[in-house]
Amino acid sequence: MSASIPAVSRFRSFKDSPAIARNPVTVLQTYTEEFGDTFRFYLGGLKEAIVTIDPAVIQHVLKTNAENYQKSEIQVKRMGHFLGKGLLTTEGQPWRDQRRLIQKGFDRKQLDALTAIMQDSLDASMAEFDRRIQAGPVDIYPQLMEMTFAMVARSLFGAKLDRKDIDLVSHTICTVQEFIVRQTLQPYLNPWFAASGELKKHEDMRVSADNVLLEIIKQRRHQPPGSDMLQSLMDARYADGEGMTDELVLSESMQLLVAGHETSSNGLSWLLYLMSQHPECLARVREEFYAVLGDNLLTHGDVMKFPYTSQVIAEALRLYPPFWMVDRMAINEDRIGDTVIPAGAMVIVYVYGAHHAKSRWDSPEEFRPERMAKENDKLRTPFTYLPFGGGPRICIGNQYAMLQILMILSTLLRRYDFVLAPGQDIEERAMVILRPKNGIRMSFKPAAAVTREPEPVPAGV
Ligand code: HEM
Repeated sequence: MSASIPAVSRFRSFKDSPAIARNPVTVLQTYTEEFGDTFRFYLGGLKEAIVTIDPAVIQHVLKTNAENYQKSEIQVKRMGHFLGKGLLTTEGQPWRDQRRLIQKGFDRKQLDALTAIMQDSLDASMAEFDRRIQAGPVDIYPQLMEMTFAMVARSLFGAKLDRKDIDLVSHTICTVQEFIVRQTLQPYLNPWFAASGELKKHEDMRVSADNVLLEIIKQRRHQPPGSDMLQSLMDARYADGEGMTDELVLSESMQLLVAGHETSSNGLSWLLYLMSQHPECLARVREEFYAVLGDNLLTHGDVMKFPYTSQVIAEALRLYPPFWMVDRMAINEDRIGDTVIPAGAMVIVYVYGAHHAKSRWDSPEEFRPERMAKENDKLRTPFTYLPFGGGPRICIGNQYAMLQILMILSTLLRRYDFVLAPGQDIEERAMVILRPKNGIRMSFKPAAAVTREPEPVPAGV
């Protein structure tokens, strides 16, 4: 491996591996402080990985020479086994063709059309949420995950998608994803997974979920067109005029569900947590929603009308980036200044580290939405802030995610006030996504009681 990059010894990497399994971010932060912006360490004491928060290296890997860097083994091999070929698991020309086709599902016209479906889904979820919060504090993480999953699923397959089908697909994705993480972190168990029937059990689950969605796709071929993403996937054409097969539409939809199901909910959970700790910020965001929307629902056309709220969301995604890292594998040896990346090297773009770097951010641990004001964008070094990744494989769902976050936030804030339930340890745990380790429990009560309380009558009147 490259001698130009400082290394954490194999012994220390091995010694730290239980701590890394518990929460990689804590250990990687220490390494970054000790070894600098780019360093090497050994995953589980075995597999060498290059970790970087250096914006020049990140830009080179994700953008300038992106052709030389493939997605990692976990995405291509393990996820590919369960999810088939699709945007997350393909490379080169097949990926470019698919990206062009799927992009249409996220263009402005399509997002305008999706707003109604998203709102219907949100209304149904809010009715359920309303019922649950009556019983006392709730962990917002699973609540928001249910809300955002139903929204993405209905955006894909239409407003009429059955609750029971949504639950089946959601349960399958969560279970299979956890299994993939176990396969990756404990590769020595793979022969046992195969022999014990664990692997087959998860494959069967996937087949059941596939069959439900495939049936919907097949039926749609004979039905009037819908305004959902499924329609746009089915209508999209390659250069030769052909469209996607039903099976490809299925695996692309499944991959969109996987990529979109835990990300916005995660961002929203941390956002609500931060606002519960900063009441002045919460009040300002709520004021902005009332000023722009009054009591109206938010549509896609409104997304740009919330400058302060957008800063708050951006700052929450800086402190708690759902994708805390993005990994790649170098195809050929590469050089970025003095840094040599050997062929076959695993490169971890350490997004969390970049977002918390003292050399790039003033008081990086502090929540300061103002730093995300538009005028500061130009002053920031490129590739120091990358919650949605960067380069050609930048998140395809980022506009959708912003719409979804704003819709849910505007509804929640105008309906409720909320406080963090006492006696909790709010901790982050970096798995595939940066989750709240012990959840985030909050109590909700109608906002009217807080924001529209009558002014106290002055004494003597
Ligand atoms: C706050 C919410 C979200 C965040 C922070 C986020 C973040 C990211 C990041 C960092 C990547 C790049 C991964 C890489 O380069 O390896 C990515 C890719 C992707 N995201 Fe998102 N995402 C979010 C929401 C969504 C949603 C809602 C969807 C779909 C409905 C989605 C679909 C995708 C897809 C399909 C890719 C792969 C793109 C490709 O390889 O061409 N994301 N996302």
